[in-house]
Amino acid sequence: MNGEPRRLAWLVDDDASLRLVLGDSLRDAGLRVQVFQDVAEVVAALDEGVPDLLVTDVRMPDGDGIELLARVRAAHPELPVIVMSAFTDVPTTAGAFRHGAFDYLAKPFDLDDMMAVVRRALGDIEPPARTAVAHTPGLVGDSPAMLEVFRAVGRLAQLNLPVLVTGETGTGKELVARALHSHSPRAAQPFVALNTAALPAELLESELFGHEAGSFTGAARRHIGRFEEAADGTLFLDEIGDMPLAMQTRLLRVLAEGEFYRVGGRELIRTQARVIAATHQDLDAKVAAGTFRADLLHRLDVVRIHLPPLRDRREDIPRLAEYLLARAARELSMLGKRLTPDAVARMQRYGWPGNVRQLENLCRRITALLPGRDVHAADLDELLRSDAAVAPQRGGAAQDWTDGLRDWLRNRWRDSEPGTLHAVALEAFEQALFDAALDLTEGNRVRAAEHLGLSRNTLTRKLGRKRSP
Ligand SMILES: Nc1ncnc2c1ncn2[C@@H]1O[C@H](COP(=O)(O)OP(=O)(O)OP(=O)(O)O)[C@@H](O)[C@H]1O
Repeated sequence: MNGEPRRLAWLVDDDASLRLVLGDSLRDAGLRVQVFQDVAEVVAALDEGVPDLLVTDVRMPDGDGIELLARVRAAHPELPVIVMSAFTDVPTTAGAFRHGAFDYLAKPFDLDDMMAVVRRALGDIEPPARTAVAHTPGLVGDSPAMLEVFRAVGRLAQLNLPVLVTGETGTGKELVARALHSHSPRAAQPFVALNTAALPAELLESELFGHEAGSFTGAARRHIGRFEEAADGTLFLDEIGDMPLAMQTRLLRVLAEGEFYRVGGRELIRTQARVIAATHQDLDAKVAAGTFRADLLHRLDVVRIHLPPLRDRREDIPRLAEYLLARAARELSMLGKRLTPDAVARMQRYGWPGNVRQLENLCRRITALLPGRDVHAADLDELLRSDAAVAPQRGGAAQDWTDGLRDWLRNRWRDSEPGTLHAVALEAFEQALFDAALDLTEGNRVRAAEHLGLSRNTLTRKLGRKRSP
C-alpha cells in the first residue's frame, strides 16, 4: 500500500448479506468502506462529508435510492453514483440514468462486473480480463466499442424514439433491438421482428399491415399484420435497406400518420409501435443512388447505434467464445469444451466475415464434433477451413480481407485529398504484400520476390522507394 489516503466508498443497501459481500470486494479493491442500511443514515452522513463513490440500492424501507441519487448529484455533481436494484423495470433504470447515475446494475450481478464498474467510476484503468456488463442481458462484450453500445442501449431504451441499428451481418443488431425493447417501458408489450428482405414485395405489404379476407387471390381469411401484432410494443424491421421503394413510401406514411388500413380493409388502425430498423447496408449511399427514400431514412435514423464487426473488437472474442461454447453445451446437452490459449489466439487472428453468428456456429460445431475436452488451434483450422468453403457471397477467405479494405476505404473517404485514394490504397496493399512475403521467407528477398512473381531488383527498388520516403 502506498502512502496515499485510501478512497472512501459508501455502500447503501437494506440487505445485510449484500453489504457484507460487496463491502468485502470493495475493501479488497483497496477502498475504505462505510455501510448504510437506509436513506436517512446517508442523508445524515452527508452533513459530515462526501465519499469518493456512492453505491446504492433503489428500494429501501425508508426511501428511494433514485431520490437519494438525485439529491446527492444536485449537491455533489462530481460524485459518481452506481445504482443497483433487483427492479429492472424501466422507470427505475431510466430514472437512474436521468438523474445522472454513473451506471446501473441489475441484481443479482456478478461481483466482477460490479468491480469493473467501480473501477471505471473511480477513473481507474480497467483490467483487460473479465469485465462483462451485466446490465444488458444476453449481450456479451468488454471492448470499448461494445461498452459504448451498452451505454447507448441503456439510455435509448427509455426514450420513445426510433433507432437505426447498423452493422454487418451477424454483429448482433437484432439482439440490440431486443435489449432496447426489454429495457423500455414497452417491455411487457410484444416485440415483433420482420426481415423485410426475406419476403417478396407482394407479400411484404400484407405481412406488415395485414389483409382482409378476399382482398387478393389466396387471402382466404383476415390476416393480422406485424404492425398490429406489435401493438404498443416494438416492431423490429431487419434489412430495411432491401425494402422496395413502394413499400418505403407506404411505411413512411404510416410512421408519419400513426395509422393505416389493412390491405383491402376499410377500418383505420392506429399504431403506437416503436420502430427499430436495422441494416448492414450504407443507407446514405442508397439515398444518393435513389434506391432509398431520404425522408424515410430521416424518420428512422433519429438515433443510430453502430455495431462494429467482430474483427475490429478482437478483445471481445475470448469471452464471447466462452459464453457461446457454454451455451452450445447446454443446448446440445454435451460436455462443455475448453479453449486452449493457442485456440483463443487463433480465433483472435481470424477475420470472422460472418461476425458473432459465425463464431456462434463454430462453437456449436466445436461442441458437437470435436472429441475430448480441450480445443486446440489445429482443430479450429479444420473447422474454419470448411467455413471458408461454405462462406456466402464473395467466397471464402477472400471475403475477409476485402471487407477490411472496404472498411479502410469508408474511413478514409471523407478525410482524404480528392484524387489520391487509389494511389494510397495501392501503396498500402503492396506494402502489405511485401511485408507478408518477407515475413514468410524470414527476410529473404530472393525467395520473397520469386513468390510474388517479381524480379529481385524490382522488389528491392520498390522496397527502397517505400522505406526511404
Ligand atoms: N454481443 C453479443 N453477445 C452474445 N451473443 C451475440 C452478441 N452479438 C451477437 N450475438 C449472437 O449472434 C447471433 C447473431 O446476432 P443477431 O441476429 O442479433 O445479428 P444481426 O446483426 O441482426 O444479423 P443479421 O444482419 O444477419 O440479421 C445471435 O444468435 C446472437 O444471439
